[in-house]
Amino acid sequence: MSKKVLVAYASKMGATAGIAAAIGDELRAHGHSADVAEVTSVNDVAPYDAVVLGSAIYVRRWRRDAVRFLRHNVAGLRQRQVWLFHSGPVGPDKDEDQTMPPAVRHLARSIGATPAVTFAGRLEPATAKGFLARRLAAGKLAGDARDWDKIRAWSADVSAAIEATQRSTWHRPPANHSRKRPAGHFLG
Ligand SMILES: Cc1cc2nc3c(=O)[nH]c(=O)nc-3n(C[C@H](O)[C@H](O)[C@H](O)COP(=O)(O)O)c2cc1C
Repeated sequence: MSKKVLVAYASKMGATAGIAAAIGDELRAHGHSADVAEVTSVNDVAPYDAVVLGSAIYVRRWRRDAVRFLRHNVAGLRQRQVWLFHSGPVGPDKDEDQTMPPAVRHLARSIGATPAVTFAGRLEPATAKGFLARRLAAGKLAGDARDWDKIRAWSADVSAAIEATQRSTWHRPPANHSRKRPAGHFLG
């Protein structure tokens, strides 16, 4: 059965926005109705059966707007299926799963959402914003590492779960969460 899905995202340089658009396309291809919107433009999750939320990662953190969105909508999100993703790793670490920042992990648990899936990101001179980003985009991290097959496959899984009206759940007990360090390039 067709469901109404919100794909909300927080992006600084456009890469996560592109991933959100691809997720929206895939959900529509599976017969759902999907609104793709920047988190700051979403006032209410009430019209939606399910929510996909994604943020870019900067220095191991989610974008502030995405965290704020989670915090402000805990009650509404608790009642719906919620799927999280974050986008970041580029260069040699592009396939490294990134851990959820503690604040996001805490909020995800209170909502009952599965841990965020990691999608590789993009860092290119043409889209880089800010001195540091431009500098990093001129080095070995440069490139568009977004894996569209992985993004589409994940979206298809989300679509199937939404169709089955299956609520996402937190799989891992907090004590067992991965302590793996994220891409070291950004941490000095
Ligand atoms: C200053 C800076 C810090 C970053 N920190 C991280 C990080 O901690 N972890 C990570 O996986 N990616 C990190 N990245 C890579 C970005 O997350 C990646 O470029 C992402 O695709 C940007 O998304 P956006 O275009 O939606 O803003 C960093 C990039 C910059 C420029």
